Amino acid sequence: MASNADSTKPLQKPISNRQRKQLERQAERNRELAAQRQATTRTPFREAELAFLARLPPPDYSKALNFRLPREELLQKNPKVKIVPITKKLDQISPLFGLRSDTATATAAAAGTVNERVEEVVENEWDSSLSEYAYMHDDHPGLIYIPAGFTPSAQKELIRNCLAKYSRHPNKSNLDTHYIVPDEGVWQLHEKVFKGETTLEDPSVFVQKRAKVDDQAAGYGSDDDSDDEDNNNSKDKHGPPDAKKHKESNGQAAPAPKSATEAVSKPSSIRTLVPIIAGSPTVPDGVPKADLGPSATVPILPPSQLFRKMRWITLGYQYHWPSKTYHFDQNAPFPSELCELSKGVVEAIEGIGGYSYPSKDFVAEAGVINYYQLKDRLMGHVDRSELNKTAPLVSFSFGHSCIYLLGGPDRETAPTPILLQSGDILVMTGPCRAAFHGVPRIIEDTLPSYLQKHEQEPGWDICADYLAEARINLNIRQVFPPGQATPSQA
Ligand SMILES: O=C(O)CCC(=O)C(=O)O
Ligand SMILES: [Fe+2]
Repeated sequence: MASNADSTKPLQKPISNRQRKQLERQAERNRELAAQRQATTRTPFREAELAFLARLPPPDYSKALNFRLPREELLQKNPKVKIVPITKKLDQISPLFGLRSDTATATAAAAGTVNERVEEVVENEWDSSLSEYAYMHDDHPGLIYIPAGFTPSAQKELIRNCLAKYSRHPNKSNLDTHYIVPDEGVWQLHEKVFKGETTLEDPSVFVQKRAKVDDQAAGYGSDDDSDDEDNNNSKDKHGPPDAKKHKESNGQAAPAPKSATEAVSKPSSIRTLVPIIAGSPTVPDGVPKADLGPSATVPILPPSQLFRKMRWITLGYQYHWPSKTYHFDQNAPFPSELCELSKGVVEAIEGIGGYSYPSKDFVAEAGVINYYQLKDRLMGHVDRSELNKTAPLVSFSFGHSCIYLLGGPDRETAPTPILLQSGDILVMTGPCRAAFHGVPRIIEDTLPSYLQKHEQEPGWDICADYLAEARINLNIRQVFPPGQATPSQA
């Protein structure tokens, strides 16, 4: 021990300029070697992540597979893509996918927004015929993709639910670790302020933290709170915080690195919980981890900003992120509409792609809703906690588009970047269920205009404001082999 301490002491003898220069050159060479070593050990999956994470220069999104391209162009650019009609049309299975026997006009009417502008917008941005086909890829057996599976009005209904309904107790969210989230829900507090039913002068709209600043056990927070308030501000933890301070605190997650190099030298601190379930090298599989304690340094925020800190909620069997297992004794009622929709997707693709799962056996038992701000990302992982490894995982995307990297059984397989857009349905089944995947990039300026603010639909404004900087992903899994779970439908 002593010798270690001694070695950190400054050199007693002053060094000459020549020696200093030599040492500097040596240090520079060491840095170069370390960088080279790092570059050569990067896996193809990591390379692809870095390419899409980089801000400067911006990534080339045209390299991503876009299933919504006109069929000829799609097949010409991607000869490995296969297209087959789905087994049963979505609107014949459930009206919750939206009515598409209709034209764009009927869709707009269903949304209560019939007027020329909206008709035009819907017609340009949403093509109902796309969802009559399942798209596959030779390199990814078990991937089944249905573009534009939800009509604009059906998307809005689900988005509203993700924001207002599913984000509340008994479903758990990342916020529960650090905040005493009221059963009423953070979104509802935000709505009250938004509608002018109360103001930020009202202390009860500020959700309190679990840990006190002087709590010695605390201070082990989620590291996406790098814009946390300082301790001075936390002193006032029982009253509403200084409004000016909170205007300045933008409530955003830490920015993504500006370049691939920065991404390497400063690994993302965002959404660290997700790589943990994925069995990333930092948390080896099978090593149980303690629960994260509440952090005393998280900020107290107005509800609109606190809701932007929402990263995930879990549905059905609640997930224990540190140990990567489900709490079989914590089974929140699964929203019946999501049971219907996920089973409906399995029915729509039954018999397709060689890894078909009988829809009668499919039961939605667990789900995750991922709430992404524009600069968030989800690093590569495999979802392998479910006991039933053959049931498909059904995933719905809303809001901004993203780059979804779909790899193979390990990080050595170069992934295919897919442009995942609002209303698209992605199913992972067969070998694809065990494939590495991740979301390195949410793409700015890709919110469809039917999800933006429209004068004709003021009730949508609060959701449009949130979506202006967000993407929402809802994914649903069957945890048990058929017949083994306790039913939990709401
Ligand atoms: O956001 C997505 O599309 C993917 C989410 C995901 O992979 C997960 O929650 O495990
Ligand atoms: Fe996943």
